[in-house]
This record gives sequence, structure tokens and C-alpha cells, in this order.
Amino acid sequence: MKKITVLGSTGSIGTQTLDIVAHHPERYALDGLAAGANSALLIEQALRFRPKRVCLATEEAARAARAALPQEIEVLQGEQGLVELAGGGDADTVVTALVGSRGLPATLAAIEAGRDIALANKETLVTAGHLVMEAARRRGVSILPVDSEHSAIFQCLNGERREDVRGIMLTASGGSFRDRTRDQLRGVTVQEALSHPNWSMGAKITIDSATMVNKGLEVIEARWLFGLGYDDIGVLIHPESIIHSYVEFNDRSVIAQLGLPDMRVPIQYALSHPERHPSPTERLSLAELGKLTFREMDFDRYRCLALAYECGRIGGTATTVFNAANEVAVERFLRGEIEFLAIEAILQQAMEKHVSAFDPDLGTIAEADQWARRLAASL
Ligand SMILES: NC(=O)C1=CN([C@@H]2O[C@H](COP(=O)(O)OP(=O)(O)OC[C@H]3O[C@@H](n4cnc5c(N)ncnc54)[C@H](OP(=O)(O)O)[C@@H]3O)[C@@H](O)[C@H]2O)C=CC1
Ligand SMILES: CC(=O)[C@@H](O)[C@H](O)COP(=O)(O)O
Ligand SMILES: [Mn+2]
Repeated sequence: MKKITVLGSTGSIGTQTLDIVAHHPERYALDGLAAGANSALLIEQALRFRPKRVCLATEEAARAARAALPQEIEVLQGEQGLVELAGGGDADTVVTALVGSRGLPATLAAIEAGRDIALANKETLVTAGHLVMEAARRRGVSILPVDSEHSAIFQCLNGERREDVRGIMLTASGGSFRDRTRDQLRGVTVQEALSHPNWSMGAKITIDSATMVNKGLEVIEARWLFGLGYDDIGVLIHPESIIHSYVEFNDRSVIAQLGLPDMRVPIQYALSHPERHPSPTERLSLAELGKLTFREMDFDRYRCLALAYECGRIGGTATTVFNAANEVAVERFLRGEIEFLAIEAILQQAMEKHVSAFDPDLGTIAEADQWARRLAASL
């Protein structure tokens, strides 16, 4: 029986992880659950799956959980509670499914405690990839990708020698506005931006997908997960999201991973690796689909992706700043404070003003993150 802790259990990835756990009660049990303020759903999950401990971000939500849950389920609270939940208990794997760089301390705590990480929270790698990967190496823990593209690459690399890899290609749906020109992006609404063509996801990543920041974060995520240079990581628009990514080898062979757009497949693989178990998801029928289409990435149309590559190549705190400025800009767009195209403008300005610090420690990363947040809030 594999014991699992889910950070962000009430979100899109979190609820789908619990779906997988429910589908395989003989294989998986929950050790801990954490959420932000949604105490109602977390209580429901805790009563159903009976973890030993839960954590909520706000005091009010934690109070509600203490009142509703039996005494044997311990209720933790706040950032410190999250770190305790991730690093304590006896989970084999911690699924990092909360959103944003706030996931970093808990991810590091889980790694230090020797837990394997099923990593959805890509912002932690973008913010401090070198620290996360170095801690994982030192503690001998596996970082198993949940992100669909990285799960695809991970599967394609299975049994291959790294020196035989020529490069990887991450596929991108193109997001909510893929059929619009830049001019047509002026005045788009939050509602329009939130309607992703293929995936049902949390609000922040859905906006990231529309700006193509998501693919930028994924390029940086891939750099850390697979140890590749930025010249060897490409992005291709694939509107159907059936080919989740592919690897090209030196002999010109290309190995791709395909499947319907359903995150329960990569989530389950991150938990079952190296085994594969029956899945509660639909089968892919290429005959029914008939055709798959592709478009060259247009870096003038999707300038945020070009910016992400630039930050990645600079390295150090440049990616920390890119991520933090984006988190704030997306929150502001979702609140209706700024236009869609202002997200890109804020990222551009943050990058122009930032002087990257190299090989930053946690303190330097926290400073850069806070600096970028203040700047992005003021622009
Ligand atoms: N959704 C998807 O298909 C994919 C997502 N990812 C990545 O996975 C991560 C999660 O995305 P997604 O599931 O879409 O996001 P959601 O917004 O759906 O869920 C976010 C989760 O984080 C919790 N949370 C928010 N604030 C805090 C906090 N302060 N402390 C603890 N928990 C908190 C939320 O709790 P509450 O409900 O209480 O607010 C919720 O459980 C992101 O990094 C995203 O980029 C990667 C690939 C695909
Ligand atoms: C499901 C998943 O992994 C998302 O990160 C997805 O990639 C978003 O779709 P885009 O290809 O539009 O960014
Ligand atoms: Mn993805």
C-alpha cells in the first residue's frame, strides 16, 4: 500500500488525484491532505479518505475543519502547518498540486524527509529548480512529473541513454485565444480567457495557457527535470492536445506519448511508476479523431514564451522574477484590474528592471520573489 499526501487536494489536480486513489483502494491510501480556504470540500475528502492529518491555509478554515472532523484527524494550519504536513507523517509520495511558488517550502520539506515527489506545482521548479533538484539528488528521492508534457517526455525517455537524445518537443494547445491575432486580444474578458479548448484546469494555469506563459514555465520545468539546454527544448502548437510531447533521438527516431487530454493518466503514472495499472479514463481512438494538426510556434504572437526562454537562458533569479511577476499579474487580470495584454507588459518590465543573482540561495530567491511581486502590483 502506497501512502500519499496531497498538497492542494481541493483543486483540479488534487481532486483528480483523489479520483485515482478511490479507483485503486488496494494500492493507495491517503496520509495527509492540504488546501487553502475550501474547508467544506477538504472536510468531505477527509471524512471519505480518513488521512491522519490535514492542513488549511486560513485560521477560519482550520477552525471549521477542527469542528467537523473526528479527533483522530489532526488539523494543522498555515504555512508552517503545510511544511509540517509535507515533511512529517509517513507518506511515501507527496503530490504537490497547489498553485504558485508558495509550494516551494513544503516541497523542500517533503524532499528533506525523503518522500518521493509527484510534481504538478511547476512554479517551484521555475522559482528554485537548482535547489529542488539538488535536494532531491542529495536525499535520493524521485521527482516524478505530473505535468502532461513532462510525463510524456519521462515516458518517452524510459530505457533510453541521455547521450542519444537530440532534443525534446513540448506541445502546446495554443490556449483560449489560439485563433485570434494580437490585435484581437485587446479587451478580451476574463471569462473568455478562462475557457480552455481542451483541458479543465484551475484559473491560474488556464490564464497561463492563454498567454503561453504556461509553456514558458514548462520549458524551464523541462530544463530542470531532464537536464537539457534551452536550445534542445522546442515548443510546437498542437491544437488537439493528443500528442502530449515527444523526444527526437540522434538516429532521427521520434518517440511520442499520446492520450486523450485527461490528467488522471499522468497523475496515475506518477504514482504507479514504474508499473502501469488499469485507468478509469477513456480509450484513445485515432480512427475516430481522423487527423491531428500542428502549427509552428509564433514567438511574435506569443511574446511571453520568448520572454520565458530569455529568462531561462539568463538563469539565477531571472526565472524567479518571471514567475512571481506572472503570479501577481494573473491575479490582477482575474480581479479585473488589468487588461489581458498587460500581463505580458508587466513581465517585460519586470525582466528589464531585474538584475539576476546567480546560484541564489533560498533567502536570495525569497527577496527576488518579493521584489517582483511588489513591482508587478505597482505597474
Ligand atoms: N490543472 C491541471 O490540469 C494542471 C495543473 N498543473 C499545475 O498544478 C498546480 C495546481 O493546479 P490546479 O490544480 O489547476 O490549481 P487549482 O487552482 O485548481 O487548485 C489549487 C489548490 O491549491 C490550494 N491552495 C491555494 N492556496 C493555498 C495555500 N495557501 N496553502 C495550501 N493550499 C493552497 C487550493 O485550495 P482551495 O481550494 O482551498 O483554494 C487548491 O486545492 C499548478 O502549479 C499548475 O500549474 C500542471 C498541469 C496540469
Ligand atoms: C494539462 C497540462 O499539462 C497543462 O499544463 C496543459 O499543458 C495546458 O495546456 P496548454 O498546452 O494550452 O498550455
Ligand atoms: Mn502542461
